[in-house]
Amino acid sequence: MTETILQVPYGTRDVLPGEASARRQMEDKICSLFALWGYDEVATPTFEYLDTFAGMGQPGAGAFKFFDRKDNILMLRTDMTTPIARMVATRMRKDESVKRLSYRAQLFRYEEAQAGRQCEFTQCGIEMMGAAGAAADAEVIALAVSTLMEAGLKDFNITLGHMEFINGLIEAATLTEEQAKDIKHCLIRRNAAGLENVVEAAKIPEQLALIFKELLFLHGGIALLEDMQKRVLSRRCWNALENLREIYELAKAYGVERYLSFDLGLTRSLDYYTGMLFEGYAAGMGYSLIGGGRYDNMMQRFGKPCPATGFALGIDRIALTLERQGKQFVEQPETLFIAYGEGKTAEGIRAACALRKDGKRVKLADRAMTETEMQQAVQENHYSTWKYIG
Ligand SMILES: N[C@@H](Cc1c[nH]c[nH+]1)C(=O)O
Repeated sequence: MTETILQVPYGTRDVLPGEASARRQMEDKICSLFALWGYDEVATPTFEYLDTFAGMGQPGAGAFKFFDRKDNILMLRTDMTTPIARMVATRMRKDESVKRLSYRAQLFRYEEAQAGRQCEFTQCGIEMMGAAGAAADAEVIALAVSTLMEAGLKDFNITLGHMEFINGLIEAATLTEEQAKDIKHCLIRRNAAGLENVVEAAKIPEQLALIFKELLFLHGGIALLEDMQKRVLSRRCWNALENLREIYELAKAYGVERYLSFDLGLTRSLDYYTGMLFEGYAAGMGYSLIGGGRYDNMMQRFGKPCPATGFALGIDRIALTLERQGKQFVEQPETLFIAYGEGKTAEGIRAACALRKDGKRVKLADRAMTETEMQQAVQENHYSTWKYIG
């Protein structure tokens, strides 16, 4: 026997009975919530041409790539936002209305696997395409909060940032493309020392340099936006802060503001964001459970320029968080066990069929058995109810 025959590939895992159905139920609840908010479910292929993902700075080294018979390079999708943008720009090209779309999908990224980060993972998410204003972003954020609540999480926080704030600072400091890239890299890795080095080397005017150095620590409530509006001189940065304020005001109408705070140094490793962006964290968990934002430039790559905003949440991470927060994340459904004695197999089958028709979950014995054997099976399998046809 070869060594790998009994193993699953690196970064993947089996989901066993109980957990698989509990996950499915959670996904169903989340998808029903998306439907309630007017989002229509869509599906795209599990793999795409590499070209579809290229050019957005993705997929980088993280994609599983392979060839078709014509030597085209394909890749397992690393993200759902890009395929949905492709789909809308091609299959829904003529439709100018605002689109609200939702999905649940398996995604694949070559990652250093650890708890909550696997190479194959499940996302549920939504994309709103064709809406440019703060109201669309507020809806997306409010739905993100509702989704985390629907999933059963209580103690969580959503941090909001804005790409235009960061890009505005970079523009005001007249940084080279390379320097801008280095700064964003440090922000993604939350590397304050590295950021300071880049800023020192770039010879940025003092007042601006100070904001860059503070960027990773600019956390706070709504007052932070007002403070920063007084400090920044760039119109672009000021507008970004104003946009965040507007989104926050609308989020209040949804009653979700207590879950929101600001992190003006927030960036995401997906580099298509152009406006507000956000991540959601639960207490004690070191990674984001949900993330998203505005990406107004993506659709134009597919020939149909249009503003867009959305988010996705990681089902595996949510499941792990619930488990760590002490919630039982394994479903144990009520099951009726039907056993039958010698010569009573057909009767057993008929009884099981009738009960299933009434919506009962029934496990039927796989052979005739004595009552004592049935008692043993009941104990071993923890059946809550049983019936013997003797
Ligand atoms: N696709 C992003 C989430 C997102 C959806 N829309 C915008 N952003 C992710 O995988 O994190």
